[in-house]
Amino acid sequence: MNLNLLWNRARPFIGEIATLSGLSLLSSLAALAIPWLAGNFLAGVVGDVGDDLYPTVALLLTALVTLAIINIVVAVLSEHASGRILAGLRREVYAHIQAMPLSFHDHSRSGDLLALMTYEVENLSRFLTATLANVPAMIMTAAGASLLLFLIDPTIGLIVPIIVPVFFILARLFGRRLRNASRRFRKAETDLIMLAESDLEMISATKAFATEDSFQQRYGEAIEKARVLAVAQARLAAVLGPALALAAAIAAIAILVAGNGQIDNGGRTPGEVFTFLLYAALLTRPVGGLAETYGAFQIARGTLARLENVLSKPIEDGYAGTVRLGRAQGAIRLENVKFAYPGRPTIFDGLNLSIAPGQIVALTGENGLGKSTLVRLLLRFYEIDSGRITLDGIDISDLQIQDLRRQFGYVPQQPLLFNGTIAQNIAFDATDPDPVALKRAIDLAQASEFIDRLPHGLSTRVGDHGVRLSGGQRQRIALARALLRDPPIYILDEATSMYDLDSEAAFVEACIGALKGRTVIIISHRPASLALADRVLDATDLRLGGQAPEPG
Ligand SMILES: Nc1ncnc2c1ncn2[C@@H]1O[C@H](COP(=O)(O)OP(=O)(O)OP(=O)(O)O)[C@@H](O)[C@H]1O
Repeated sequence: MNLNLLWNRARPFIGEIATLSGLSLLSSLAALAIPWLAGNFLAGVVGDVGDDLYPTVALLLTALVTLAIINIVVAVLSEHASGRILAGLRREVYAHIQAMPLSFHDHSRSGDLLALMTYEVENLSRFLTATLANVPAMIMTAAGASLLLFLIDPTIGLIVPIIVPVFFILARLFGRRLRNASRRFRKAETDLIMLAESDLEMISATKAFATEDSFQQRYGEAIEKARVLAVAQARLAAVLGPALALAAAIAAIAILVAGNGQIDNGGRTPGEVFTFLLYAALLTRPVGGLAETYGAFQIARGTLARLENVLSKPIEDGYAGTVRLGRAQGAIRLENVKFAYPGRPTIFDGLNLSIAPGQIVALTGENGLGKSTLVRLLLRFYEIDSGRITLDGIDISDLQIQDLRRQFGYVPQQPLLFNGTIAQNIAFDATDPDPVALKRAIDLAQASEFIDRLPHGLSTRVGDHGVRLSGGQRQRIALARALLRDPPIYILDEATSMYDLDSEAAFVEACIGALKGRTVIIISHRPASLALADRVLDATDLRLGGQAPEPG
């Protein structure tokens, strides 16, 4: 049940929550004292009782000031508590999403995850703040006002049995509809985020193909859909609270009419009836407020369910791998490996391959044969269906997964750059890399010439996905990133496919020394890169099963 999810995250803050509840209790006591004091005051004013008015006024003012102070403290404290619960939740969701396997990310919508991590979690925060601050006070005020009304006059206490069933009927009636409306609205909002994200990425294609109008129309339709659904949700949420407050107010009026009859026949003083009125009014507010909170809870439940759905999905089990590895020698073996992407045809059906430490192996072959898939399996991005992959004789499924991945300098087909400087993109997570190592990596990747020509050199910002660089320059940055780490194994997946021929030749020349003693897998079709290899494998052979040809 998703309330557990919230409770587990709230538990570390139990002290703050208890303080809040205590203060809420005080605030509701102050609120409950006010009608009684005001009734006495009025009785004094209209001359029901001949007492001195000053003590009552002093008490009334004290209660009002206390109430104001407590409400301010509660509002600030609840913001602190819910903010910290939320920050924890955000960190947890972020870490969990990062630790999920790539197969999860292949099938999830990034817009969905983004929406969950941003505006949905924020809505949840607002709900938490309102709930922590107000619900205990609302319940206590409603219960206290009902009890006091009942004590003053049991007939007036009848307001409670009238309101409670109305509350439940309305809540049931609205709850499910509100939840459905909120689900539809949220999906429309997520679609809007995803569409904006993908349209922004496609902007140059949009301009090149002059499709701005149709993209704007499509986005406009999505906006309209979200707007209509937002109104539908808001309408339901807007009706619930006031409808209940109205029901409670009508009940209060009925009681006042009855009270008025009692004044007429001398059973009640106007001061007492005034107190009734204030208690009845006091009762309508928390009842309406509770109904609104119930509505907000229905919306928050949807977010909680989606959070739970993500947080309950298993992370890659390799993070818990117990076998640790320092620096590997770089011996790789695949034994009878079978693999297919879920729901797709088999790619490897009994693949055997061994690569000795320090060997440079090139993989060639047609598109779609599984060359990139093979290296993704070495990095354990996907789990093999059967067989075994070992590194230095250790089954990679036993290795702590980050220890495994740190052995590789992986340059993927599409260089992945982020919107930062060239230096940050090369260093990646290594803060302040050794300048000598950095220069060496840049020189090897044949990147120094173009970097030197940039206006800010290494501090030049590259734009989203490195959009301000050429394709070949992006590849050089990605290659320098891998070379900086100087790992025992390199995987270069079409890493120089966009290099001009001279630069590629220079890279190959430079690599002969630099890659000595490193195990290297090069996926390439280009003769210059293939010339580096001790051994060239055709991917067609790997798919057949059996032993891939050993070096001659
Ligand atoms: N994440 C994925 N989910 C499902 N199928 C995939 C996934 N990635 C690749 N494939 C499929 O697996 C097959 C092998 O893809 P892979 O990228 O390994 O080929 P490749 O030999 O590297 O091709 P290329 O030379 O074009 O880079 C292709 O048919 C592709 O459609």
